[in-house]
Amino acid sequence: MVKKQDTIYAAPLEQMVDFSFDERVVDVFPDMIQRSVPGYATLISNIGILAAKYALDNSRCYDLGCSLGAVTLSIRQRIKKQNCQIIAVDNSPAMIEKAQHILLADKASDIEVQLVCEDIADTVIENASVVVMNFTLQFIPLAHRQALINQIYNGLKPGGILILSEKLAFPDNSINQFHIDVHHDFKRANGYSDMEISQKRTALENVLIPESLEQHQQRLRAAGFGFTEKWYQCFNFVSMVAIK
Ligand SMILES: C[S@@+](CC[C@H](N)C(=O)[O-])C[C@H]1O[C@@H](n2cnc3c(N)ncnc32)[C@H](O)[C@@H]1O
Ligand SMILES: O=C(O)C(=O)C[C@]1(C(=O)O)C=C[C@H](O)C=C1
Repeated sequence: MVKKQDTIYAAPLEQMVDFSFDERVVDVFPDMIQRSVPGYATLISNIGILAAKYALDNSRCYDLGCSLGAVTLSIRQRIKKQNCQIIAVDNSPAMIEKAQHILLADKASDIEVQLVCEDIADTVIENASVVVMNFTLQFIPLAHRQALINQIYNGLKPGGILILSEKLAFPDNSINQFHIDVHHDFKRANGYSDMEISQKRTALENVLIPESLEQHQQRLRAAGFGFTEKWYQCFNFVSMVAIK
């Protein structure tokens, strides 16, 4: 796939609007996420490996907030189970439409993928062995997060896995600032200007609400998960697993 360059925040914007996963973002999304999330490609390929370890015959794998289906493609390539189905959900119609084209072109496996355009709060999770939220929970209002994690826990089979990747906030101010600064250095090294970094930060302010690792772990334990572990971190981007 040819990656169109993200220049959305390159020119000064007269009026700042909240970030949304609209057509303009969809158009440049692979370039945007790769240049914005440290370790994105590593995360995607290792989520496939984790999914392959926990996927069960006759079960479902969910990719919640699937965007263009990068996680779905990685899981689809790796899992070797009988009668396993992938449900990929996103509430951005533009994302789902483009994901449909990408998935149709994927001949890596014959595992069935169901692409669904809906709010993940409305997704019925059942008979699940694997659930992935790769940088999605951070966009859900804080007050709705526990209910969603509870829904996922209830829909997982015993031994099933939730893979949860998030941008973190840190309770200690100087540690928090350290991570923000190095993340911005990462973006600069990937060709984003100070203006792009600053304008996107403002656009994300009311939309992406990061929490601390402790808050995530507490929520996972409150839902009932007995085993939780951080398996990946680069700067303020982490990925956790929780096993039922
Ligand atoms: C940072 S992107 C996820 C990246 C993707 N998982 C990947 O690995 O490439 C967040 C996605 O979550 C979706 N999203 C945000 N809130 C949602 C909700 N309430 N229901 C469904 N999808 C949601 C957005 O439309 C966006 O595509
Ligand atoms: O650009 C940032 O600062 C991000 O936080 C990256 C991030 C995310 O973590 O979800 C935010 C929005 C999308 O562009 C993709 C990635």
